Formats: sequence, C-alpha cells, structure tokens
Amino acid sequence: MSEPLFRRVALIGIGLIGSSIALNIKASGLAGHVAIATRRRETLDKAEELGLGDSYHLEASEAVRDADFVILCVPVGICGAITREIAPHLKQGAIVSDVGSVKGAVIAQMAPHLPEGVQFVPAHPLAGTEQSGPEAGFVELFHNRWCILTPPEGTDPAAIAKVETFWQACGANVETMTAEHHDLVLAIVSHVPHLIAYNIVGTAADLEEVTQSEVVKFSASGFRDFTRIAASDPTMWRDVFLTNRDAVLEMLARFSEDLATLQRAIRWGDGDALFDLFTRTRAIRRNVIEAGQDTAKPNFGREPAGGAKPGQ
Ligand SMILES: NC(=O)c1ccc[n+]([C@@H]2O[C@H](COP(=O)([O-])OP(=O)(O)OC[C@H]3O[C@@H](n4cnc5c(N)ncnc54)[C@H](O)[C@@H]3O)[C@@H](O)[C@H]2O)c1
Ligand SMILES: O=C(O)C(=O)C[C@]1(C(=O)O)C=C[C@@H](O)C=C1
Repeated sequence: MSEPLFRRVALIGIGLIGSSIALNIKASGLAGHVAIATRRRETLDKAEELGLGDSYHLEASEAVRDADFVILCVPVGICGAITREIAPHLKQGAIVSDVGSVKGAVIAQMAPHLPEGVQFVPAHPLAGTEQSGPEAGFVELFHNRWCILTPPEGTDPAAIAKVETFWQACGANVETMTAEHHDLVLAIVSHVPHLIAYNIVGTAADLEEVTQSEVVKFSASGFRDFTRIAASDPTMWRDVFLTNRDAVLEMLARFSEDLATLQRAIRWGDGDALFDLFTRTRAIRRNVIEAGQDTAKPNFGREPAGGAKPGQ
C-alpha cells in the first residue's frame, strides 16, 4: 500500500465541513492518523460515535502535536484565538490551513501567531448546506466543487501543491487567487445571497398578520428555497458578515441600486426592462447547470453521516 499524503492530520472543529473532510480522508486513505479536536464534550462524543477520527481531544493544542497538516474548521471569528492557542505546539514543517468562508480577515487573524517554519495555506471549499454539526457531513460534499486557495506571498510552493493534492483527492477542483479577490467574489455569489434570504424570511415572519401560518402552509413555492438558505448556521454567518464587512457593503450598495431600477420598472410598467433582465438571468441559470454547479438540490439522494438529508 502507498504512503498516505499526510502522516497525521488534525481537524480543529468537527461540524459540517470538518466531518466531510474526515470522511474523505478515510475514504481516500489520505492520512495515517486523524486527530479531532472540539470544545464541547457532546460534539466530540458524537464525532467518536460516528467514527470520524482516530483520536479525540478537548484541547486543540493536544490534537496538533506532531501533526503535519492542521485544518481549522471553525467559525471564522475564532480562527485567531485558536491559532494563538495551538501555535506553540505546532511541529516544525507543519502545514496549517482553514476552510473559512472569508479569507482576508482569517489571514489577518491567524498569520501573526504562526511560528517560523510552519507553512500557511488558507483554503475555502465552495460547498456546503444549511446543516451543521458532525452528523451533517457526507463524503460527496466536495465532489466537483471548487476549492479556492489564497496562500500569502512567500508560501512554500511545495506546501501549496500538497494542499492542492489533498483537495483534489476530496473531489474538488482547485483554484488559487488573492484573499482580496476571493472576498469580493464571494461577497456577491454567497454572502449577499445569504443576507437576502435571511432578510426575506425575517420580513415575512414579521408580517405576521398577513402571513402567520401561511408562511409554513404555502412555502412549497419559491419562498421555500429562501427558508433553506435562511436556516444556515447563525454563528457561522454572523462571523462572515462581521469579517467581510467592506466587500459585503460594497456589493450590497450595488445590489440596492439595481433593486431600485427594478422598482422603477415595475412602477412605470416597463415590461421590456423586466423581460430583458429575466431573460438574461434565465440564461445564467442554464450556464450554471451546464457547468455542473447546480446548488438548488446540492445533496439530492445522498445520505449525510447523521441521516438527515440536507437541501430538503
Ligand atoms: N456551512 C457551509 O456551507 C460552509 C461552506 C464552506 C466553508 N464553511 C466554513 O467552514 C467553517 C466551519 O463551518 P461548518 O459549516 O462546518 O460549521 P458547523 O457549525 O457545522 O461546525 C463548526 C464546528 O466548530 C467547532 N467549534 C465551534 N466553536 C469552537 C471553539 N471555540 N473551539 C473549538 N471548536 C469550536 C465545533 O466543533 C463545531 O461543530 C466556517 O468557517 C465556515 O465559514 C462553511
Ligand atoms: O449550499 C449552501 O447551502 C451554501 O450556502 C453553500 C455556500 C454557498 O454560499 O454557496 C455557503 C458558504 C460557503 O462558504 C460556501 C458555500
């Protein structure tokens, strides 16, 4: 049997993303040992019950000891504090990575704590669901999805190549870009759409007199898709908006301008303007499907580790 890519991988945080990575490591034999760390005993017990790793730790500093690959799979707001905690225990030559949905702020939080001789290769798999926790993971999550690497200047190319190989083995297509570019693009394709979903569901819920039970009763319509997105993890998304503030506000300003244009078209009965936009957006949807990036039913027919099917 060939040598695994890494001798010991430490996963700090074992929610949807951490558990999906753990399942991939196991399925593809990517590590000799998987050490899992999380703060809460209950979550750690669940991870052990699901057999996601080889050793289980309440202290991240214990999990990273002797690890050659460490991945932070926690909400972006705590990446800095965890890095400070694990830094003195990292092995020389170890590669440290993360999976955070925001890159600039995560790099700014983590990099200052990392000792010399440790390589930092930040990553973001563009794959997820509205589910969270260790039972939510499933092995196909990253298959045919993008994983973006944003290595700071000066990172050892061999470390970048190793992280790329890791994500490819998880089924992802890997692309490298700057953290700034990542944060701007993700603001419009992921962060603002989530804000819109949170907002529309919140507005409907506030209009209790009109909607009351109707929100639930008639949500087989387009609204149902928004409720799925708006069910996403509150801690994760609070941190995303607080840490990608500038890019989100910039995209939101542009979005608001375009919304005002639509409002005007409706007010003045400008059917052509509406028809033209809807025709353009329909074509975009077709391109998305053809590119195999359909997220409307991300996990249709697949069973996550804990049984519940996401995306329904
Ligand atoms: N959910 C998605 O769609 C998605 C997709 C791509 C990337 N991400 C990113 O991945 C990261 C994890 O997201 P997730 O969806 O797996 O979240 P999750 O809520 O399912 O899991 C987060 C895990 O972090 C751990 N954790 C939380 N606070 C901790 C602390 N103080 N110390 C140690 N461990 C702690 C827990 O094990 C928890 O289970 C986030 O940074 C998120 O931005 C999420
Ligand atoms: O499909 C979903 O439920 C997701 O929200 C996944 C999604 C996205 O916006 O596409 C969410 C956050 C991530 O950082 C990456 C992927």
